[in-house]
Amino acid sequence: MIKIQAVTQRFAGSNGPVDAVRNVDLTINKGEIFGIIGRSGAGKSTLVRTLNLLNRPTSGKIIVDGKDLTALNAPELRAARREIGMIFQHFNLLSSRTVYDNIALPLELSGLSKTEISKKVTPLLELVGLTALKDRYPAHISGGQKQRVGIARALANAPKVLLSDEATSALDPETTRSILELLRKINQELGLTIVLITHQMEVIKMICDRMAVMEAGKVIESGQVIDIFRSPKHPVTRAMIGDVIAQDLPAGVLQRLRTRLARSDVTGGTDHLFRLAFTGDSVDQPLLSEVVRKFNLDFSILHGQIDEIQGQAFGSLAILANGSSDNIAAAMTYLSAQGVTVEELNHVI
Ligand SMILES: Nc1ncnc2c1ncn2[C@@H]1O[C@H](COP(=O)(O)OP(=O)(O)OP(=O)(O)O)[C@@H](O)[C@H]1O
Repeated sequence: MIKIQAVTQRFAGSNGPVDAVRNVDLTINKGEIFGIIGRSGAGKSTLVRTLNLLNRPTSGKIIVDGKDLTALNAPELRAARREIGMIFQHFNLLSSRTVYDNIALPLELSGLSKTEISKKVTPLLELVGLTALKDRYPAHISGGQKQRVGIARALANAPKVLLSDEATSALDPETTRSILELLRKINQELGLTIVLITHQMEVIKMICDRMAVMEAGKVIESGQVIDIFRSPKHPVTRAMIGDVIAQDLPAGVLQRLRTRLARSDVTGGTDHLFRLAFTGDSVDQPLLSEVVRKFNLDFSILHGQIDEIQGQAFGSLAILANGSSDNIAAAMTYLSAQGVTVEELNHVI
């Protein structure tokens, strides 16, 4: 559906040229939700804006539905852009227009009559759950409702692709969840391909099928979300997955842990913080009690969850293991051999 081929985006920065995106190759399949994650400044926004040529790449090709956008003339590009909707972190609604009129705007710009516009806007209002609020102005609706307007407006021209630039970053966790559920529903009901960028692993985990991780303008890792969560390869990816756990630990626990780990450095490191990821059969096995007995260890479970990622059971535990270094190492080797992904996490605390 979308092929990003050797795309580089160079900007003229104040201290010389900046390559915000460096030689990126990615393929995004029809009908999937593809997440691009990276820390601030990694180049995510720049890359996603090349997909509709809001940024024209310095070199490389953007192929959407078989058409190379970089080779189109202005009218062809306008037509191609109608197939690509976009939503933004700060919604970008017009404050002087009602909910209805904001959604109608792209259709007015396409020259449709009032009746034709109404035929399209009415079901969109229904789809995003805003029928009752259609005459309100943006100042009188919540952030989540504003994003629903943004989504309906992006869908007005019945695009094939939806680009989402940090669409949930300004929203609280519960509203984020409801917007992500709406995106999943749209993806399934309309068969829309969605490319979303985010700095939150939680967002990727909740709705993406495949993902790419960016750092310093490059894609450093990409693949199925479940595979990357099971065994992240790049240190940046590992740290970002570790961050999800660190952020979920209550502040008091985190503080005590930091003090304790700092002290154990001095006392020879008998405490080790690990992230254990269980998938498939390992989710159902009593592996933890087995290693505690076998290797004479103490485990404190600090955080844990069993989720489903792409329909597969996935368990993740943060544990503090206490015991002799040799026994801890042997226990972790044993767990790895049973299909558990083991990662030491002391560095993210
Ligand atoms: N128009 C521009 N001119 C010059 N430099 C730019 C421009 N746009 C982005 N950059 C630089 O390119 C790099 C990547 O920025 P980008 O906004 O794509 O990152 P990001 O991963 O989306 O980060 P964030 O989540 O903070 O927006 C940064 O160093 C940024 O300063």
